Amino acid sequence: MSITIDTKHGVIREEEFLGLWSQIQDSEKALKGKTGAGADYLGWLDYPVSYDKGEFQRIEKAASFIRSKCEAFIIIGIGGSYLGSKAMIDALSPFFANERDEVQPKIYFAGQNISGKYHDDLIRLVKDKDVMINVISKSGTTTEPAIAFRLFKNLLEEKYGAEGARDRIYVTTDAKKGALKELAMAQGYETFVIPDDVGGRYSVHTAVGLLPIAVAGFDIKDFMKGAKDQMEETDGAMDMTDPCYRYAAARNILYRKGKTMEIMVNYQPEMAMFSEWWKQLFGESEGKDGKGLFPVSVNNSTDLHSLGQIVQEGRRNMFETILVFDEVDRDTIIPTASEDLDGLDYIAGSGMNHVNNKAFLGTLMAHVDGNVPNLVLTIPELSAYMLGRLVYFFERACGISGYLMGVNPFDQPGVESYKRNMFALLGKPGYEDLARELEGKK
Ligand SMILES: O=P(O)(O)OC[C@H]1O[C@](O)(CO)[C@@H](O)[C@@H]1O
Repeated sequence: MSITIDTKHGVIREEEFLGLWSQIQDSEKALKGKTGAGADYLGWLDYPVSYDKGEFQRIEKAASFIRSKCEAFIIIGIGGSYLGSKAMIDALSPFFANERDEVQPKIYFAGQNISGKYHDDLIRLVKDKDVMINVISKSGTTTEPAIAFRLFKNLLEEKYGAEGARDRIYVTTDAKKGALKELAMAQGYETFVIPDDVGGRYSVHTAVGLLPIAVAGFDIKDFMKGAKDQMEETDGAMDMTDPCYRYAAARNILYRKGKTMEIMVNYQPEMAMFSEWWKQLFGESEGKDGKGLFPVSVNNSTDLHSLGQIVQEGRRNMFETILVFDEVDRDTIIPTASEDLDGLDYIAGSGMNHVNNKAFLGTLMAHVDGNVPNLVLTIPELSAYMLGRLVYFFERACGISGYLMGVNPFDQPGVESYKRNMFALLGKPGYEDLARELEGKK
């Protein structure tokens, strides 16, 4: 049950992979020995075994309590504090989950944008339901989730009073410091920890991902087991045949040859948010010091009808990484038609998954012919276990790849620039000088 990689359409010679072997080993040494850049943020590396088992049990207990009581569960967070759980829940849930009677509780996300309309609509939708919230923020001060938390805390306090609200608010934040931690301690909210040495985008296996995934009804033990197995597999890797090493190497080889964009491709719509999580992981980790592959994504075959043209014939600065699942849950058979007006009878009786697979193969061959190298990652099945593996696979590959690229894959200093400007424009105390400077630029 391992993830495999096929690089034969990557237009990379085996010597090129072998040429990177010693750099891969150096990167691994730096990760494991904590001697590389950003070494204070390597808590995710052995988290699948070192995690707090007591807290894990508390998460399971809280999740089953929430599942037994709550109708609308609101997950408040942004970036690494929401993308991973949203990605896992979307990937594992049936489509249209919130419209299905058997899905309980309904899951909603808030604070991942600053849209007044979004939040007004969400509050109207859930206000008469039994609501609980999980606010997730490592810093505790990120503007978007902080605004959303105010809104939902007020809603809960109005509905249930301060006492009742207390039992409906779960906080995932730093163990000791931050505004959210202080508030949680003052109010007596149940809290879960984002470890100091785990950055947001590497935190899906911590309480950040675990509580929401468990509330959605998925097996977080399997999810952790997948991560552990992937970690052990990569730990035991001896050469460039290891899929994680090979992926990290391939993207660096292609980058060094002038490919500046990596497109994550899926043919399963439930994986769309997984690509969003992957984009943050690689974008924040590698996009610095004037370097980095720009991570983008397409959801096929949908996007073949919008972006297919530019991938096929646009500027040749991109390569694709395709996620393929060996086993896909359920299928729909294409019916025969009394008159074959649409000319589809030649595939009548086939499953749609069969057509999807041919779309994947046909596209791969067309894009490779169009000089877009393709890497194919095959995942045996779409399950909590395999997603646990896949998340760890990309995290580990990202750490290695960042070191190969010569950047610190564990910081994100560039994200602060927009925040400073926004605060100055909003008139936040302490930003007066910057506000004056920005006035001149308007
Ligand atoms: O969990 P926090 O501290 O609210 O941060 C949310 C996100 O914001 C960032 O810090 C960027 O602003 C991301 O790195 C992080 O995932």
